[in-house]
Amino acid sequence: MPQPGTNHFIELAFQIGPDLHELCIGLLAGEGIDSFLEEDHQLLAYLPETQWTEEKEESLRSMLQERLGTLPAYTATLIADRNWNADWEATLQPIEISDKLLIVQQSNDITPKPGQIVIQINPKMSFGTGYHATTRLMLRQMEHLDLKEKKIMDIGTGTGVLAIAARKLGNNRPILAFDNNSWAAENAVENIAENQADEITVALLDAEEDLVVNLKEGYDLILANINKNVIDRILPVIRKYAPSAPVLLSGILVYDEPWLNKLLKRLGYTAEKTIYEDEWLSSFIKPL
Ligand SMILES: C[S@@+](CC[C@H](N)C(=O)[O-])C[C@H]1O[C@@H](n2cnc3c(N)ncnc32)[C@H](O)[C@@H]1O
Repeated sequence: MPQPGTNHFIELAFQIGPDLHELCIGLLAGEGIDSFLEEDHQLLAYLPETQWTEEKEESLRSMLQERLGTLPAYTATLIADRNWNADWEATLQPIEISDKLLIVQQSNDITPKPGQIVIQINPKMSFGTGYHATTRLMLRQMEHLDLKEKKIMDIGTGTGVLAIAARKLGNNRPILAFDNNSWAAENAVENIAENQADEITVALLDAEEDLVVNLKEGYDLILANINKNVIDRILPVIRKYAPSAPVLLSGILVYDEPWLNKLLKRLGYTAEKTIYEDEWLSSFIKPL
């Protein structure tokens, strides 16, 4: 039995079929859970053991009951970090984001298409493998942006995949990539080194506490693939302290597009390009 500690995780195994996976991922993401594994007959969700309290469980139960109309059967199991890594790494396959971008992990035997940019991600419990639609949407949007001279902030960097992609897609300015999860920050550092992507500063910061001071350094583009609740709280701060910076958003369910449109209108942004995959959207927004 693993000992309680900072790098252990709780695995929540929800007994639901694939038709409910995207919706549940969205609902759980709204509660701050960011790591998922989809299996045929269940959805696995992971959160740091330190965050698993009676109050957290109660709030998840009532939210699922309310939004789904019924509480799916689930189990909660304490998982030691090393077991998790082995399981995770064994399951990952290369992910073709587009003709231009391919995400692989170390053990993959790959043949990229001519001209395809390869990003190597060896995840450790952190989000951003390319296995989630929101990561793919962000990357596909980034391919069409002029990234070259932009000073970029990557909020909720996960594996560091977006910051690495920005560098490989031609960005040539320092990037600040941060996450409030220490595993993600550590993993981003490793992936950035593996991809020889230089001048990316990785920090352990919380977007809801540390944004103002960092935004004051002046950014030209903000990447934020997080979740509805965090975006709701940080976008007003971004608008105030980086008033001319466009923002590339994801982590938002298509059902929440009306909410997003209202927020953008209130803050004075226009959605320049919104793309969709499964039940997720990514919106590239610009200040009016
Ligand atoms: C949906 S994942 C995105 C990861 C990666 N950027 C991608 O596009 O695949 C969201 C990330 O945001 C982080 N996160 C959530 N809330 C945050 C907060 N308040 N401040 C900083 N990071 C946060 C999570 O730990 C997670 O790594």
